[in-house]
Amino acid sequence: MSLLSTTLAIPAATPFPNPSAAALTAAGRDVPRVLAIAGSDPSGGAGIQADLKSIAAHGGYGMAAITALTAQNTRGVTAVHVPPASFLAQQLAAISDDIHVDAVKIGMLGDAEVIAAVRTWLEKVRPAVVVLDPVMVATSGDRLLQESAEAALRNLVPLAHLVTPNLAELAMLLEEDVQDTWEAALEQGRRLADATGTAVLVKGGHLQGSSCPDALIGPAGMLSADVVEIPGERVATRNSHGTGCSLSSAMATVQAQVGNWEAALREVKPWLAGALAASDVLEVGTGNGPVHHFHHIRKALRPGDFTAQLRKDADVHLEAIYALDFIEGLASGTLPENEFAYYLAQDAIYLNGYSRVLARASALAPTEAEQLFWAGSARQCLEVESELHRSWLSTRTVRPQLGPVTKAYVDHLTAASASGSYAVLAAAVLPCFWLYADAGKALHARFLADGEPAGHPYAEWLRTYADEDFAAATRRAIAMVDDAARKASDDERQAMATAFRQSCRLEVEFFDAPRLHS
Ligand SMILES: Nc1ncnc2c1ncn2[C@@H]1O[C@H](COP(=O)(O)OP(=O)(O)O)[C@@H](O)[C@H]1O
Ligand SMILES: Cc1ncc(COP(=O)(O)O)c(N)n1
Repeated sequence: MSLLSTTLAIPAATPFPNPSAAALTAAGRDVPRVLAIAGSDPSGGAGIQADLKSIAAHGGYGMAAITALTAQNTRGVTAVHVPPASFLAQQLAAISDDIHVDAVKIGMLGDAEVIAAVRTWLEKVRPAVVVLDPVMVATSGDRLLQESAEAALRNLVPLAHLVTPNLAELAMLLEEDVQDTWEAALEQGRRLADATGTAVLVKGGHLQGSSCPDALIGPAGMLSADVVEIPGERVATRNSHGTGCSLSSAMATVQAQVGNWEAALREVKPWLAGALAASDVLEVGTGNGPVHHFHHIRKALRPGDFTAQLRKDADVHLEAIYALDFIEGLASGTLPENEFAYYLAQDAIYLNGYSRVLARASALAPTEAEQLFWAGSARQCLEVESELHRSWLSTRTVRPQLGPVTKAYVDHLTAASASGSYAVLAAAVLPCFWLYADAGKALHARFLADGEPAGHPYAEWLRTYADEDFAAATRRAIAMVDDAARKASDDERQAMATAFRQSCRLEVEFFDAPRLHS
């Protein structure tokens, strides 16, 4: 039988009805309407279930006309039920009578009547993108196509623009022996493309060895080269259930978007490798499990999650602060006066630098409310600084020299402000609010619990610590950092956490500096 005799001229692309600028990309549809004509796998890893996930994972609108029902799981197929082909024809008609189909993916067809119904529909509708995955047997080895229907499937190939056989299916389509070398498989792919006028995606999934290449072979002149090979490493997993279904649906979807088979495969192959690599997290079944179609989608951060993690990171530093001689001396009143004076002088210097950095946060802030918050805080720092000089430092003799820890802390904050990232800067300035507010609250509570002892040398200072306005400002700063983290990329979130932890360490050192440097 000649395959060429059944070759039909398929237009490369058909115009879209009522194209709107928003719906079209340079090459095709932004959200293509993709129809999977395939069997159902109730365990969700292959068949239309995999097709719909794969279409959605690539930004398409998925539809499914079911050819057959299977009873299967990751271990195998226990039953197949093929409804009357006339009912499939009704499903297909219902779709195309109403909906423009941008791309079609064809999977399990079951028997010759089903193939005939699909053929009739394709000849009538002529979708612009048709990908045929010539499903014969499941990964488990169970048949999904009657042997008697193989000839009908062969004759369907010319109606597709791309056919995606694995090594066994490639051999069946040519009525040849199954090849086990890549070179021989590529030669078979070339023969199939030449005989059918259909592009062939030869898949290396069933090869031995550590590499897992795929290749596109087009009829003469269709691709940029005779063979476009996309190399790939084999992912060490037995979770390959549904890889062929997922690949072919993804190819149909991306082709409808970009209009270029090579570009589509370059996009889809790494995605599929990622889906195989991430498959273990699914823990579905005890056999050949499914792939993780949505592995590339970042889980949204819930409000409060990021700063809750920061808070956990900060706990160890807060404990370190409570354990310092400086804090114990301040609380009990035994802190040497020269250490307290050093602390005040460094605080004044620090606040001046901190104010400049907060002003930068205001300049970078994404909303006016945040801009106002940071600008107000910057102003308040300068007011506190001048108050320190007026009341606390005017009566003390202390050298107003920049200490090493103060310098390190201000340098760190200035570097964060130079990063250009509002989120990173906001995270870097947060410990000065958060740890200071917490440490101050604890010191104040202890002072009250001790009965506000008369003659305590630092009583007046300790009383300044229970400021509710500062606690409220701290809560707002935490909320702003959390909000910024939710909008940030993974890398930026990491940089935020790093900057935050460094500021926490410097908070500890700042409270310990009077002991070391006064
Ligand atoms: N272990 C693996 N590592 C990486 N890619 C794989 C692996 N197994 C299959 N693939 C890829 O999955 C797709 C399906 O390939 P294959 O297993 O040959 O077909 P089928 O699923 O139809 O039997 C191909 O793109 C192939 O390269
Ligand atoms: C309904 C249905 N369609 C197709 C396959 C083949 O998928 P795979 O060979 O990737 O397991 C399957 N197992 N079930």
